[in-house]
Amino acid sequence: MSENVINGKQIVADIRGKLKEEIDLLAAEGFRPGLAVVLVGEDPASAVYVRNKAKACEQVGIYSEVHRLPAETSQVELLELVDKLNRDTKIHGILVQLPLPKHISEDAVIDAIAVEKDVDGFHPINVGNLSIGKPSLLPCTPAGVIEIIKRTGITISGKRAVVIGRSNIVGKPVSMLLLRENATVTVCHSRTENMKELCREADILVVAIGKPKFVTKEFVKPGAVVIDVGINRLEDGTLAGDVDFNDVVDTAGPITPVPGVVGPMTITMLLHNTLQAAKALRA
Ligand SMILES: Nc1nc2c(c(=O)[nH]1)N[C@@H](CN(C=O)c1ccc(C(=O)N[C@@H](CCC(=O)O)C(=O)O)cc1)CN2
Repeated sequence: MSENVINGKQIVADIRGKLKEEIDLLAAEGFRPGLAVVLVGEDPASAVYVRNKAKACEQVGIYSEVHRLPAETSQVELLELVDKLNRDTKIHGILVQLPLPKHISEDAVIDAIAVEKDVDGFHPINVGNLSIGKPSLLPCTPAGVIEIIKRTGITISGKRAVVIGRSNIVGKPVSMLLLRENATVTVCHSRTENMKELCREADILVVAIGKPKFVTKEFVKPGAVVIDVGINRLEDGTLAGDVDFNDVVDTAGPITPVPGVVGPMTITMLLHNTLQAAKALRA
């Protein structure tokens, strides 16, 4: 493995170790953070992510419960469960795994989660607070991306950052967070002209476009930090990021492989958010 390949295992172990220490202290005082995860339907990838979230909670001492509902669950039934969890005092964080079946409005469900328990950071009030720089629960993948970049040792302030992708879950919030860190941010998307040229100016390149191996070395300034948020399952069953890792690795500076870094960091930031939410609700 080249030296510039970011070691996700080490970062995740470090952060989870610190979370566990803090959670153990709270537990000694008789207080335990609690997370409820809701999974509707049988999407196999979502089932894996939910299982991993429950395992990660156990690892750091967070109480967790998983609500597995059939795909035919109605929106009303799901909203009733969210309402119950909003009022449950042993639950400090609520996460409804996305995507939801087509007949359920994701917006309606996200809007129904209590803002202070929205550990996904997807509620419009948390999104609004992020965009105006007020403290809020931050979306897990974008917060994880910023943490990974900081741990490379580079200073984000003043750097040119390019984000490929403008989704509500990753592209937009990661751009806001980079801006908050005083980067000069450009957001590229499917209609962007001269994308390669723009990307080649980036000191930090974050890729979340959902197209396997889209970014090749022609997009990358030598030495740039490259963070790959894509998780694409190929026909042969293997996973690939949005970055053509083998093509880019010798040009980039610190670079994230897929799998192994951004995904596990997403879950780690969920643990972090659950602890933050629990402390705020306890105060
Ligand atoms: N309510 C939410 N739904 C979804 C989110 C989210 O943040 N909140 N993000 C994604 C899925 N996701 C978290 O839920 C997620 C995706 C991937 C991983 C991960 O650890 N990936 C591994 C590879 C795992 C595999 O073998 O498939 C890796 O990258 O190393 C964690 C979480 C959409 N839905």
